[in-house]
Amino acid sequence: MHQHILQLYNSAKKQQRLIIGLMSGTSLDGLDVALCKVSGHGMDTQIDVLAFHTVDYDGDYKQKIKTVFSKRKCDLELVTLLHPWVGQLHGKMVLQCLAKWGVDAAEIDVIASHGQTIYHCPKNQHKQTDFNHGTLQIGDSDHLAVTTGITTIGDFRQKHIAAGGEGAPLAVYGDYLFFSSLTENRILLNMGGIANLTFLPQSADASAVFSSDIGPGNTIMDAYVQRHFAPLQYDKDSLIANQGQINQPLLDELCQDEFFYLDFPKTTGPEVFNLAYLHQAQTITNTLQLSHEDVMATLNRFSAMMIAQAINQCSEKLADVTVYASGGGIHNPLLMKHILSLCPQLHEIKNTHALGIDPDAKEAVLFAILANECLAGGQQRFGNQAQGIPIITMGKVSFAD
Ligand SMILES: Nc1ncnc2c1ncn2[C@@H]1O[C@H](COP(=O)(O)OP(=O)(O)OP(=O)(O)O)[C@@H](O)[C@H]1O
Ligand SMILES: CC(=O)N[C@H]1[C@@H]2OC[C@@H](O2)[C@@H](O)[C@@H]1O[C@H](C)C(=O)O
Repeated sequence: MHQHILQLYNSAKKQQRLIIGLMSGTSLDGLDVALCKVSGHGMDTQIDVLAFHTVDYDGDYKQKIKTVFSKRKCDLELVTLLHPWVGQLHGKMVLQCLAKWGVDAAEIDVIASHGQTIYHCPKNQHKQTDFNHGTLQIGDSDHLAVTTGITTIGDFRQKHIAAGGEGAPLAVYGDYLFFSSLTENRILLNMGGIANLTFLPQSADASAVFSSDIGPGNTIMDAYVQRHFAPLQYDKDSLIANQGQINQPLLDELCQDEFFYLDFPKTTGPEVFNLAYLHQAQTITNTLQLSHEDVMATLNRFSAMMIAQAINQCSEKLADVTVYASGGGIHNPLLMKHILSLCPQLHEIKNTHALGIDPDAKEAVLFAILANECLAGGQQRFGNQAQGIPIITMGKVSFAD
């Protein structure tokens, strides 16, 4: 047997494994690195997040990625160069974190790497009859594995598409295995660049679970701040939006995209919800002269309305539901206030701290759970084909040499 297969086999047999979950999302703010002690698998998965850190991206990284990020047309040579470059950089960032935490790379069983999505195009978006859904993550795992010396499991999304899904959201797998409850209906709401949710019925009945992207979380607000308030990267603590007034015609127009009229499950990205989308809505409503603060107030309300609409849609037939939020949007007080005011059935919006997971670390932890299933799971497999959640094992294994 190859020594790498033997090492994987031994990791799979362990009572507890150390898995580093990595997520680099659509916000391009940094690489989320979660050091997780994982035991069990399936519904018996136990996670202890031993350390978490976001390694901020510098201006150079952001500039390089933005050259190709969510662009229909871009320099293919640059994409080819970025694929290994991002993998190596993520590897170096993992090593930085390990040094900071005083953890030896040899102690880590595997890295679970999401990579960097540079383009996502479900059928509802590309509308080309010859093609299925598509999604592309760069930052190849071979480069992480060689850079760190740690076996790396990556490229999780292709299997989802191959088996009938849209390549996202994948959070539902970890949400079901780790956050299902027999005592309450739960909505796990993540508000990153794009917002998404998972509905977990109190019964934990897999056939009633569903998950979907909702629309923009922070993505258009971030892009607008970066364009008009540079060097600010986002509307910290809603300071800008709080100074503006909501413009109703613009808000109404922003809510008109066909995506919002599609049933769950559906996925989207900054390929659709971007500054061009805003500009078109401002042109149609003759609001191009609005102050930047008014635009930000309107964008904030827009994200909140679509998020609240999705929560209300999930919960309309339920006596009770508890929402657990995660992602950077929880730090935007105006967004949170709007969502709560638009969901009259909710008394509060909790965050995943209440369930034992740091809300900023949640997506990175999710990939650690997916890698754990790839390695040690397989006995109790979760899915709900009717809801676009195929029963699959995700991830490709890269060895260090
Ligand atoms: N103090 C704050 N005030 C307002 N917004 C904040 C604050 N802190 C973080 N954010 C928002 O959270 C964003 C980062 O969120 P997160 O890291 O969850 O996104 P992501 O993982 O890249 O996105 P996705 O889940 O779509 O892939 C920032 O770009 C910003 O918009
Ligand atoms: C293609 C892609 O990277 N999609 C991301 C993005 O960011 C949020 C939302 O859109 C979600 O569908 C997904 O990420 C999370 C981790 C997911 O798959 O659950």
